[in-house]
Amino acid sequence: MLELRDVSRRFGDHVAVDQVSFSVPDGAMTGFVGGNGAGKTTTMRMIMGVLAQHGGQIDWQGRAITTTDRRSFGYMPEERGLYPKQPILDQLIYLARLRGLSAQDAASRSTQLLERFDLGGRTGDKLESLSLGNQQRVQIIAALVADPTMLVLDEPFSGLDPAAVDSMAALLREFTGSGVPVLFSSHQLDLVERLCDRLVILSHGRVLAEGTADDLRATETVRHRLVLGGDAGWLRDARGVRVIDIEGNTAVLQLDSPDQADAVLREAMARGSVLEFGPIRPSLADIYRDVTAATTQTQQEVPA
Ligand SMILES: Nc1ncnc2c1ncn2[C@@H]1O[C@H](COP(=O)(O)OP(=O)(O)OP(=O)(O)O)[C@@H](O)[C@H]1O
Repeated sequence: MLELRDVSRRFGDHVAVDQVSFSVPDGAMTGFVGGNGAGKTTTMRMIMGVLAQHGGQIDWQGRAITTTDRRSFGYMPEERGLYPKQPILDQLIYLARLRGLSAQDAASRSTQLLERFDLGGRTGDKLESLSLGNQQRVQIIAALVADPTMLVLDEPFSGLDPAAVDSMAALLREFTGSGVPVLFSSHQLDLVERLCDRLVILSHGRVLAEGTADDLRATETVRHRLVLGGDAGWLRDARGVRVIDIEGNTAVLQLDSPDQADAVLREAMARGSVLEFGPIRPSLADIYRDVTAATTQTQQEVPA
């Protein structure tokens, strides 16, 4: 397990990462989400030791992380690492050898991964001659090629088509299946929701929430959708009900208490037909919006 405790980083007067604490457990895919400039790349660079920390502690398997530990990690940096003008197979073999694989293992592992991602016919091609999506596949393969003990991937799925996302996700699952912790950043919340076991939400350099999507869902206020046979406008005056949205016969409601659901349903049925009534399962995008909106509001409320 990788664990960050109160990790901070400044650039001049600007605090880019502010006492960030979270963990990436063994065998789990952890999604790292946050808006532009939230501090994801800076945090990943500190995990990899590319940037120095200005505070806090990073532990790997229960003790302070070392350079040797970091060398065993697979890292896909934001700036990508491969040379545009070099043949792709040569680069992968070189990286795998650098990370301790024998010449034979480096060649067979690299070839195998390229074949798996439909690049078996392009092994001698320069990276720059590939489409952007295919270049992205090679960049991810470079992070995976040498049996990493942990994966740190900065936006690995951006620019991949849906089929490539699925095959890359399946490959990452093989790593988590054998106990490797995976941390990846993404702006694609639907993808994070589909692929991740856990997530960490970062905003303005701070962790706003951490846990499984269900953990985070449990902290959300439950909303209900009510679809009536007739107009839903009367709900605006109903007691114990906050109307989030009404359109014609459909309303999204926040109830003051769970008991209120029975009362609302009874009144709706007394007024006419009820086509649908039930709690709404918030998507990760809903949770993200609510968590970040709550913080923005708090920050605005704090006097300067
Ligand atoms: N080398 C640097 N010098 C000065 N400021 C920096 C540097 N690197 C990052 N920052 C600042 O630190 C903050 C966090 O940036 P970072 O790149 O970590 O965010 P991010 O969450 O990865 O954003 P994005 O999703 O846009 O890639 C930003 O305000 C950024 O401008």
